[in-house]
Amino acid sequence: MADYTRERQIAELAVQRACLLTDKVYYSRVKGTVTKGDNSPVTIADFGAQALVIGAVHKAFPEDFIVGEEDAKVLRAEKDKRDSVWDLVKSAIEESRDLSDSIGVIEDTEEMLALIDRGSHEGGSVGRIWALDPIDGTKGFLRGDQYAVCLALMVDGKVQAGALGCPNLPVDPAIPDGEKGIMLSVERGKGATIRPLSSPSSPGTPLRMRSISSLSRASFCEGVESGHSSHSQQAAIATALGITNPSVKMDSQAKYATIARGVADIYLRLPVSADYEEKIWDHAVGSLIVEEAGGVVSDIHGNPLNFAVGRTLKENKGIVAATANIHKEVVNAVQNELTGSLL
Ligand SMILES: Nc1ncnc2c1ncn2[C@@H]1O[C@H](COP(=O)(O)OS(=O)(=O)O)[C@@H](OP(=O)(O)O)[C@H]1O
Ligand SMILES: [Mg+2]
Ligand SMILES: [Mg+2]
Ligand SMILES: [Mg+2]
Repeated sequence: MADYTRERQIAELAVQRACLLTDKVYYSRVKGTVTKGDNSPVTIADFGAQALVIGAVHKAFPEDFIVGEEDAKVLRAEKDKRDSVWDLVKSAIEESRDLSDSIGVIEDTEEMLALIDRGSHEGGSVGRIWALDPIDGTKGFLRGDQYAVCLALMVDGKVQAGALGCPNLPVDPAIPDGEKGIMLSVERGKGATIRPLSSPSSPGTPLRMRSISSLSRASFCEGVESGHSSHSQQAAIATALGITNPSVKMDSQAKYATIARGVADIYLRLPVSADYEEKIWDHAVGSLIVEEAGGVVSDIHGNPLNFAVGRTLKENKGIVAATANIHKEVVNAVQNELTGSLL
C-alpha cells in the first residue's frame, strides 16, 4: 500500500496555518467580501487561506497540481483588497514561524498572487492533484457560524489523504460553549483522527462513527442554505426513515466531521437544481474521513463519488453519507422520495 504519511502531515500544517488567518478575519468586523460571477461570496480570508495552503503544498511537493476554488483576478485589479490579503498572509506566516522549515514562506504580493492562481488545474484521472477549499461554507463564515478549511490529495483520481480544519466546532461536543477548533486528518487505509486545533503535537484520537441499532434513533445533518440542498425533501426522507430527532443544520464540511465523530449519523445533500455539479473541493477530504471512520459516502443514486472527471463531480448528483450498516436503507428512502416527487 502506498504511504502518504508525509502528505497527511503537510496537509495538517498547511490547514493549521490557514486557520490562523481565517480565525482572525472571522472575529474581525471587516471581511472584505466580494460577490463572484455565480452570485456566491468570497472574502479576503478565502484568498489568504488559498495562498497559504498552496504555498505549503508547492514548497513540499513542487511537482504536484492543485485544484483550488479561488483565483486572484479580483486581487490583481483591486490594490486595497490585495494589500489586505497580503497583511493577513504576512502575519499568519509570522505567527507560525515554527512551521516555515516544513511549509515555507511567501516573500511578496506577486508570489502570493501567483500561488493563488496555481489552483487553476482542471483536475482529472492522472497524477497527483490536490483539491483545496480555502474556506468552505463562506456564507456560514460571514454569518458567524460553521466553516472549514479543506485539503485533500488525489492520486489518479482517488482521494488518498488530507486534512480538515473546523475552527468553530467545539473540541468536546458535550460542551458546545467550551473550547472551539478541531483538526481532522486522514490517510486511506490508515484511518482518520481528530485533535484540538490548539494541540498541533497531539497524535489525535481515532475517529469512529456511532453504531446505531435503530434508524429511528438516528439524527441527520444538512446544510443551512436552502439554496444549496433541498430541505423539504430531506425532511420527507427523515420522516420516511422514522427519524424524529431534529436535523443538525450546519454549513461546510463540518457536516462530514460531525458524522465522523459520532455526533450525528447521516449527511443528506439533495440537489435543488438538475444542473448543479458539486465541486470536488466541497467533498474530497470529508468523504474520505467518513469512509475511514466507518461510513459510506455516495450520491443520491448510491453511486460512489467520482473525483476523476475534473473540477466537479459531474457524474454524480447530491450526497448521501451514513454509517455503513444503514447507508443502503437511507439511499432506498432517498430513491423513494425522488420517485414520488416526479409523479
Ligand atoms: N446550488 C448549489 N447547490 C449545492 N451546493 C452549492 C450551490 N451553490 C453553491 N454551493 C456550494 O455549497 C458550498 C457550501 O456548502 P454548505 O454545505 O456549507 O451549504 S450550506 O450553506 O450549509 O447550505 C459552497 O462552498 P463555498 O463556496 O466554499 O462556501 C458552494 O461550493
Ligand atoms: Mg465559494
Ligand atoms: Mg465549499
Ligand atoms: Mg470555499
